[in-house]
Amino acid sequence: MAEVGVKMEVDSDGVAVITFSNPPVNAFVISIIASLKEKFGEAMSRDDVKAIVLTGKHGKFSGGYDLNVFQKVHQTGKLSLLPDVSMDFVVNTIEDAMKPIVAAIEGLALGGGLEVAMGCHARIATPKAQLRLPELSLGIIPGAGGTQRLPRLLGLPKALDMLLTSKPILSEEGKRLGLIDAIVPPQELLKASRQWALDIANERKPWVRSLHRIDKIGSLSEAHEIIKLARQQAKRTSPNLPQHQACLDVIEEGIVQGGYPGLLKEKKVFNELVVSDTSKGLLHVFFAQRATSKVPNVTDIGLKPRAVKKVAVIGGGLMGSGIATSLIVNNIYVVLKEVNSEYLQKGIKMIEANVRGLVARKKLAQSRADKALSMIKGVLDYSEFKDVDMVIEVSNINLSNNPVIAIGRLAWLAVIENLQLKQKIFSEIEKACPPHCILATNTSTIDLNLIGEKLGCQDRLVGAHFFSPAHVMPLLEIIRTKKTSAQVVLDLMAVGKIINKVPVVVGNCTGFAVHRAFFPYKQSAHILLLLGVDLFRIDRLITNFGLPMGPFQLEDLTGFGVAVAVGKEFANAFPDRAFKSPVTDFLIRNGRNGKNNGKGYYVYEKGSKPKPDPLVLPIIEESRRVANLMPHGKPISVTDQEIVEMVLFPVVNEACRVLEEGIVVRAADLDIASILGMSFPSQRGGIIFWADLVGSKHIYTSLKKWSEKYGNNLYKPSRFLEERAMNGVLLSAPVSTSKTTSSRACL
Ligand SMILES: C[C@H](O)CC(=O)SCCNC(=O)CCNC(=O)[C@H](O)C(C)(C)COP(=O)(O)OP(=O)(O)OC[C@H]1O[C@@H](n2cnc3c(N)ncnc32)[C@H](O)[C@@H]1OP(=O)(O)O
Repeated sequence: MAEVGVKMEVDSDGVAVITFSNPPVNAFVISIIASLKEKFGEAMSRDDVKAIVLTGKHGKFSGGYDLNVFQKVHQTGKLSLLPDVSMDFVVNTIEDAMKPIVAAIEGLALGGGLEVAMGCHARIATPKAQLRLPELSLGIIPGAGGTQRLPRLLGLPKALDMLLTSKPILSEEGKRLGLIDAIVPPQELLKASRQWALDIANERKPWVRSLHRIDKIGSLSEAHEIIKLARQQAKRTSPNLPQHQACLDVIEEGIVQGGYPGLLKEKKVFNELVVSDTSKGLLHVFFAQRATSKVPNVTDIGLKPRAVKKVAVIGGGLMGSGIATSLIVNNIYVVLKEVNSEYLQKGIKMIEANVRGLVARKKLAQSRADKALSMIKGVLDYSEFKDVDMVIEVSNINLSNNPVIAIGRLAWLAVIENLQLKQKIFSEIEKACPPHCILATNTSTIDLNLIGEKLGCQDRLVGAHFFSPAHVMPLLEIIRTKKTSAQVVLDLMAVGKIINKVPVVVGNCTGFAVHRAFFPYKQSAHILLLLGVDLFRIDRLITNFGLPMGPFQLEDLTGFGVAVAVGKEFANAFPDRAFKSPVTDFLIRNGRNGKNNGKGYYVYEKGSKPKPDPLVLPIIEESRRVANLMPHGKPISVTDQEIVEMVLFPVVNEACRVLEEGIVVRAADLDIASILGMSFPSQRGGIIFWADLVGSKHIYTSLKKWSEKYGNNLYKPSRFLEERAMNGVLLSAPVSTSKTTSSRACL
């Protein structure tokens, strides 16, 4: 068979096996569906065919609709590019066929793939085949009958769980629940499926049309109650995602009115959601995340990643222990080095606690936890470094006694790092480690070129910027200097993937990609506050926008001491535009340090949610008097939308500089880094994708207006933004290399 296409083979037993192929995942496109219909038509009309088996090639059933076509729909708005599968194919051609059809599922059946299989009269699968309806994670709902058939096959509670969480189940669970009829080894799949199809034809097995089933739905009142509870939960867990409530509406329609009306409503809602901004954002994230693993001159020059089996981590504080945890739970031996046995014991204890936490949250089996803990060795000198493949230096805490602050999912590691100390450590480890060893630093601020100044082998030096807590947060910024070798970058990317991180390769500058782009986030919120806007309103609006918390609650979580230290770093690196707010100093002077001491902008009491603290308001008033930003001493009047824009457009502006300076390989990398590092809402597609949806012209004119009105350089549009806005070019369009510059901060 041609790589892409459909073939049919009829054997003497009277079974036609129809196989479709569209690598890499046998995705459905118009031409495949048309060929499938043609083959089904032929099978129905042939007297020698009694039954049919439908299967996919290359060890996979199907990954669903072709997502590249969705992208074209987003670009053109043309829904006609998508195949019409639901009624015409799944109902008319398959489910209502005059001969039985059995789906033979190997490997995976996802989205439209599983929906087509559910239209068949039985499903036989190989062990551990992945079954999933991931549509909601793409901002849409299933569009080929999944909202109707899954509840009829599994019952409402499990079907809702699968649909609303987009989580897969394996064929074993599918068999237990009734989605799969039998599980057989791959080599027996076709034989068993043929036999099953013949058995249906000969009435030895039931001929089941899923859409007609009602036995698992329960009474109408029970169904209403289950859907009502699911609605409430979805409101809590996915407040900004329209597809969840829409999916429940469609399921309810099918239960109240019947399967066919349910399918009609499903199609209507699917067509509406496919062109929504949420779907555009989430689909962009799907492709952008995969694109991060393609780095020009690293992944396309024929290099192979070398095995990294043993890693030394220098520093067992919060960050070092998190990194060590990530490595050992993924089968990489770790040597943890500390300066004395007290710190070492603390580090090991933290690792044990991390591992226990993973077990408690069911992220790790107990047996794997025991194995992981046997893969760590604590040391006080470099003697064990002689055979390590990589060193990760995380020496901020215990060696230099500087603070490291973890702020949960929105991580900002702020340390006043010690350059001389790091230079000394790297000189020592260069001698102690084998010549192939990768020398990585987890610095969050110091220029890598300075750290490596005294190294003989600067090509082996690389930044491995984890986000705290490192065993939980998915982003790994890999920082390369002009001297870092492609092999070292590739090796670290491979390690990142092994430990379940998303590695994003970036250039060397203060804050690297994520913290650099987001440094104006807090500062612009402070300007608004000093202009007279209520801080709790700002936080509420940013949360409504989709970030897990607003800038002031984030500052509470980071701690004010850290906020001051970070502010200084950026003020030094970008003195032309960094804004120094007096608010944090005033708060510190008033005995407030954020969540650390229970008193920030909010009050923190054990067991209850943070509450806005009215006692902070006089301190804010005092800061406003000192800053004197309010025009004529009166608070400005701004709309909700303008508040969100005044906080986020300066971030877009800085992100433009990150793009212009070539700190990221492509704009989409910054989108992924913003989502995974700063929890920018994924449904908005990341900072640059969102900015392009908003429009660079609007962002540029708004920033220009504010910079003139309020005289603040943080709002002054960057040259890159201005050029793109003036020329109508998307911010995400590639940067021509000739234009890439190096700023003072980036080397
Ligand atoms: C009407 C219907 O309800 C609508 C639908 O069917 S919507 C589509 C639903 N299907 C999906 O969402 C499946 C999405 N895909 C996945 O989850 C994963 O890619 C997978 C589990 C299939 C494979 O994962 P993994 O082995 O880690 O490989 P991964 O890198 O993700 O994918 C391999 C390649 O297949 C491509 N691919 C995966 N699914 C695809 C799809 N549905 N369409 C087009 N390409 C797809 C990826 O883009 C990637 O391409 P690349 O090598 O050029 O980057």
